[in-house]
Amino acid sequence: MAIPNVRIPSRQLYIDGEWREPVKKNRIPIISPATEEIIGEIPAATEEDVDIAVEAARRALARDDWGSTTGAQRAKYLRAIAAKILERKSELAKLESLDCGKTLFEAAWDMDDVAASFEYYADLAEALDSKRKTPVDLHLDSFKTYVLREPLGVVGLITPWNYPLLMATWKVAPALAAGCAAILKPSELASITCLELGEICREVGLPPGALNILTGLGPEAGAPLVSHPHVDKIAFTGSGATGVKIMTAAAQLVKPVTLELGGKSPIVVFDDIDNLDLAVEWTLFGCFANAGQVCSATSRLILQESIASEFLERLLLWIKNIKISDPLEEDCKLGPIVSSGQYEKVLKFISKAKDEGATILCGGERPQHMKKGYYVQPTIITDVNTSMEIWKEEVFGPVLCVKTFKTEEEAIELANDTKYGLASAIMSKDVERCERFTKAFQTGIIWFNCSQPTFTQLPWGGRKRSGFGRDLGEWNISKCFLVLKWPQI
Ligand SMILES: NC(=O)C1=CN([C@@H]2O[C@H](COP(=O)(O)OP(=O)(O)OC[C@H]3O[C@@H](n4cnc5c(N)ncnc54)[C@H](O)[C@@H]3O)[C@@H](O)[C@H]2O)C=CC1
Ligand SMILES: C[N+](C)(C)CCCC(=O)O
Ligand code: NA
Repeated sequence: MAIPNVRIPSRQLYIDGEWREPVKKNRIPIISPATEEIIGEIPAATEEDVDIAVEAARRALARDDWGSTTGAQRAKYLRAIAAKILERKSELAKLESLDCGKTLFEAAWDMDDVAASFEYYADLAEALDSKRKTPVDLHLDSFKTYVLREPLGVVGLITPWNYPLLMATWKVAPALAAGCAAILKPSELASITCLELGEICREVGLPPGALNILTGLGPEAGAPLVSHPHVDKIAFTGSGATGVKIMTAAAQLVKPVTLELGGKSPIVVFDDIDNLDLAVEWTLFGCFANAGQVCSATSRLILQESIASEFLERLLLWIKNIKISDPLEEDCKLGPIVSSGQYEKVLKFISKAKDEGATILCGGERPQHMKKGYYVQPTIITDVNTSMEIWKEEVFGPVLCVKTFKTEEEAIELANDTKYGLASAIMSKDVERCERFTKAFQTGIIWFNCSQPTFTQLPWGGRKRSGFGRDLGEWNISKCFLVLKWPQI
């Protein structure tokens, strides 16, 4: 087994530019998903700490060193953060891999994406300065008017464990770019790198209170943030059930929320593809990357009947090449599931599918050679019908379910047969058909002949029960004020 040569820093909550012990002094153990051992601990914030952090954030907005900055000044901080991330890239990647079990290769990739996101939002912060005050010509002598773009205020950012630092960055970077003060509540299952972001902010001299990081449990640290009267907006990525709780609590204060709630995304493969192996590779990547713990995972394979048996045969051949090992080991392709709870949940989905009459074509168990850790074999399930749980519910593990179709209409119906609407993919060489699917797919993200590529410049978010609002791209975090002048008085 690989021995990680990395020390897990012991941190407190990051509040008002300082490390601060939680008021109740509670801590949560960090459990390695690869070894099931306790490898450290994180501070556990409660309502009392949320109050202190919200105060610090409000003070930051009221102070000139944050509240009166230009976008160009904020961009300097964002670029300095990006540089530090790259400087510490290999260490941060190891920490992330230790914490959530993703392969070291994927973790390093994520750190590049993190740095690139901070750089991108630095560009947008600079561009914001010329857009801050936009005159609107009313073609009238009497009225003069302009529209102001201002930061929203204090924003609460609640994020999941599957891409710990990247999902935090998708929300932190635009919030800071817009000039908001932010409170980040990462997942209790993977908070190490988010706490290191606090250290990086301290090192680059980000003004105190501009970003506060409260680790802790959802109901104890996340819920008080949502129902705090001085938090102006909540941006959330995570499960549908928690999303509903957050929206319900926020509604009591008429507080805006954006929700990114995962999905059960389809990948539709037509028989006209020339390169079967490439399609197989995208199918595997689309469902098994990050051990399937991806909100946009294309976990429903919808396969044209005429190529079904050949395609499945190739899938089975390729799947043998997926190396399952400690995620820090070189060439590891599939690491463990994040936690024992999530591991049990994935195995339960598989056994329920069996009970309901589906066939486990491959996998379905823990790999024999892994004695410890929350590992699940890459699993393909066939003989699925649309009333089965495995077809309907998000597994968040390495589990692909398969259905076949004859006609394009049938494929569309199966693709949209879900309450979710985050992403979808189509594999076909017929360009016109692909275009037809852009209209047919009821999702926020559509991939042609690939699955999962994501770019910071492009909006990311869902339709239907996958939520609303968009991460990435031009943020929706600043708000407009209208100023209308009547000059003669
Ligand atoms: N869409 C996505 O990217 C993700 C989806 N999931 C799905 O969610 C399932 C459960 O995973 P969890 O880690 O329990 O997800 P979760 O949705 O409960 O956790 C996400 C974040 O919300 C916080 N949270 C939990 N309860 C809260 C509350 N009442 N108020 C405010 N914040 C709260 C958590 O502490 C964490 O920071 C997974 O099995 C998976 O299906 C999980 C993670 C990411
Ligand atoms: C597209 N990807 C894989 C980089 C990130 C997906 C985000 C998510 O799972 O919430
Ligand atoms: Na962890």
